[in-house]
This record gives sequence, structure tokens and C-alpha cells, in this order.
Amino acid sequence: MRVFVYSLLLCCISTAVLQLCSLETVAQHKRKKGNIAQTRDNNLPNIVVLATGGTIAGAGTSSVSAGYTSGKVPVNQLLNAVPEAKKLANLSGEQIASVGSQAMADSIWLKLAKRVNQLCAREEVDGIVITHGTDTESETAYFLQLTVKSIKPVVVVGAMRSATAISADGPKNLYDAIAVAATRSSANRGVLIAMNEQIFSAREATKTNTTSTATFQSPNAGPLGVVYDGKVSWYHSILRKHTIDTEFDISQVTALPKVDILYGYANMDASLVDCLLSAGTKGIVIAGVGNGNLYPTVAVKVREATSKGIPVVRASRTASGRVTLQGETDDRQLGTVVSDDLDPSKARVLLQLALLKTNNTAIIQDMFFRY
Ligand SMILES: NC(=O)C[C@H](N)C(=O)O
Repeated sequence: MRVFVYSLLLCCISTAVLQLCSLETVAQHKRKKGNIAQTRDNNLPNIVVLATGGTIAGAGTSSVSAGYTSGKVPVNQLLNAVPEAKKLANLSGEQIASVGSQAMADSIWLKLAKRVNQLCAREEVDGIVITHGTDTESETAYFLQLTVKSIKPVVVVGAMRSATAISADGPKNLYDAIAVAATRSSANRGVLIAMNEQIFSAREATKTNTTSTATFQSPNAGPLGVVYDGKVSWYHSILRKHTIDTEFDISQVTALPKVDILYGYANMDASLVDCLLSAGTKGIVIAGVGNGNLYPTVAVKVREATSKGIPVVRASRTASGRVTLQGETDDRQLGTVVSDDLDPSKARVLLQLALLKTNNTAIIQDMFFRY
């Protein structure tokens, strides 16, 4: 009997020790991956930083040359570079991807949007910051603007100089983005882009310069506000529907429809439309000339595509302005949709989401005027 009690006791103790060890391992593991905040201040908001790569996490061999590789610095190191931000919020980080944003893919968009929605559904999470390469930052931000189901602040941020460059802009931009996400008045403004002390709507912002730190601009609407000394001031609000007011639910979506962009130019080759159709495209955005105008033989091919049920959206290759219905181009005759003032890359994002629901061009046109 005594032997039995001793062995039972021994068994219990070893199970408890094993459990303690495995708990510690999970905690250590999470800390290593960067998804646990070290200390919490109950008076501060809880902000989760989701990292995807980009120049903000880029590392090069020299601080003064242009060469570097995107997405090398892990999220914990990015956060360690801005210790001051711990006074603004309790921070935790997660690595979603580690790519230059030229490699951004639909699969990462879906993973990111689903994770943002999961986190925002948690009561203890007050806001999200997403670190991202600048090349496709505005497309990702607009995808989230249409698919995030929360009014909590979601702020996308990048940098133009790598983390190892002289006068790197990443730490300051990240600090500013955390300040925006930690500010109550940032809620219900749609997804935001914080760069170079300015705050833009995901819908309006676009990268305008290949190397300047002031690359993000909003040519049609200006910035929504500014962030300076960790404080936010607002000038405008976005009036287009976003986040909780969109009809797009990606929770069960595993792939997005193939939508491609054609760039318009003088003497354009109309067979490009056929190339896309035989490659299996489900929708086409044309970055047309001027007010989204099309080369005549391209217009003929576009008519053929729309009559086969492939929606074609007319956007513009110009950097600003709207594409208007029934201008020089006869949308009624061609069966085309206009992008309004969405640039071609964002028109593509909206068309991908629209095609999850319909290929009816009247309904799609309505979406382009609402979002
Ligand atoms: N500044 C940058 O982040 C550019 C980089 N190619 C990226 O988009 O990841």
C-alpha cells in the first residue's frame, strides 16, 4: 500500500514538473516569436504590431549605400528600436510575413486581414499597427480598409530607408504609427497610413516618389491629419464607406479572383487583352490615358471581353483626378465601369473583392462610387 502511495505521489510530482516545464517553454517560445508584451501598464492602450517585412525591416551592408534586403529585421528588433513607444502603449509583436512588398501576394493579404479581424475582436486589443514595404503599402491598406470588420484603429507604416541606413526613417514612422493607433480619436476613420508625420486614408494615399521619405501623398484629398510629438491632429474625415460598413467578408475566403492591370499608351497593342483572357483573368483594370481613355483597337477588344462577362474597369495612368462615366469614352456601348478616383492598383483590389460577389457591371459600378 505504502509503495502504491509513494509511486502515486512521485507520478503527480513529475507530471506537475513536466507541466511547469512545458508552460515555460510555450512562454519562452512566444516571447522569442515576439507575441507577448513584457510588462503591462493598465493605464495604456494595448497595441499589436503585425510585421510583414519591407524596407522598414531592411538591412544592408553599408549605412550609406542604396543596397539592402527587405524584411530582414524581426518585429521585436523593430520595437526595440523605439523604446519611447512603450510610454504610449503596451506593445506586442507578431511576424505575419518577411517580404519586400514587391512580393506582396493575395495569400498574405488574406492571412493579414483575418489576423487583424481576430485581434480586433478581442476586448483587450485597442489598435493594430502593420509594418509594410512602401511599394504596395497603399494596396494592402485599401484591401484592409474593405475587409477589416472593426472600428479600432488600424495603421499601416513603412520606411524609405532601411533599418541600417544613416538617418533611417523607420523608427520615427513606427513611433508615429503607434501614437496614431493609441489615440482614441483614430477609431472609425478607416485604415490609416502614417508616414513622414502625416496621416492618410488608405483609400486616398499613394506612393509618389521612388526614394523620398515624403513619398506618400494623397493627390485628390490631402492628408487626413498629422502626427507630431506623439500627438495627433485631424483635418478631414473619409466619407466613403469602409471597414464595418462594407459588404466584403473574407473570413471563409481562401483565394481571390485573378484581376490584372493593363497600362495604356499611344499605339497600344490590343492583343494584350486577348493574352489576359487566355491567361484566365476574371477582370481587367485598364490604366487608360487621360480620363481613362482607350486606344481604338483596345476598345474593340474590351467590348468583346465585357460581352463575355469579364468586367473591365477604366482607371487612369495620370497621378490624380477622377475617371468619369460617358466622357470621351462610351461606357454604355463598351460595357465598362469607371474607377472614379481610385488609382489602377486600388481599382484592382476593389474589383477582386467585387468579383467574390458578382460580375454584374451595374452592381460593380455602384461599389466603385460607394467605396
Ligand atoms: N521602401 C520600401 O519599403 C520599398 C521596398 N521595396 C518594399 O516595398 O518592401
